[in-house]
Amino acid sequence: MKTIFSFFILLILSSEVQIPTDIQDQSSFVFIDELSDDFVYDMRYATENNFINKKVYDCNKCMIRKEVAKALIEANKEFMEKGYRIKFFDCYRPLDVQKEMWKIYPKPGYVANPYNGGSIHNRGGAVDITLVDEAGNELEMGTDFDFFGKKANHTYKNLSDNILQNRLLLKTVMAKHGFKHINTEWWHYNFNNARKYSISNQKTECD
Ligand SMILES: C[C@@H](N)C(=O)N[C@H](C)C(=O)O
Ligand SMILES: [Zn+2]
Repeated sequence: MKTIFSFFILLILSSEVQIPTDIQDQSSFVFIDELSDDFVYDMRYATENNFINKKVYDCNKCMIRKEVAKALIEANKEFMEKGYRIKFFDCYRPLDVQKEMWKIYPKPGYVANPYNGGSIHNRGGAVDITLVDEAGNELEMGTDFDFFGKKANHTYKNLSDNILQNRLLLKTVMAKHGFKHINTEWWHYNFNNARKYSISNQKTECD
């Protein structure tokens, strides 16, 4: 009798401490600067220097899923061994911001459709990045961030050897650490299997 009673008590206690999966999922976001000091930032959507010409983020920090942050830290270590660092243009992006972008530029490949699966940014699993050298200067990549045209495509080869090498370096090291490129944008990287994360619309608030 005593054993059955203990069993039920244990059952009640264990069900009480179970955290719902949607809350677990939302709590797996981190600010990457709390895990590493080694990144550089130009969070364009926290400024007016972006293709919507509007500041749409309150916070200029990179918020991302913890698993993705860890992979980025490892990738950055490898870049640092070569004398470079990752510079962030964008990380997690709320769904409402994706809708605003889509209103202005509804071209999948350059802006993901928020009404059809959304962007991996909305799930906290994608980053827009470039590389900087030890003096903080951006490596030449052939176009500015968010240049929506063929020249930003990985398959566009009418560029100097230096630019092609820089894009290849970014792509190769990112791939080694679990990130997939998309052809249309040299700066955009999706973490493997990041569709498993749910879409989020929370605002990123700095302290
Ligand atoms: C808007 C641009 N920076 C970008 O991230 N585009 C991809 C395709 C996206 O919206 O997921
Ligand atoms: Zn992107």
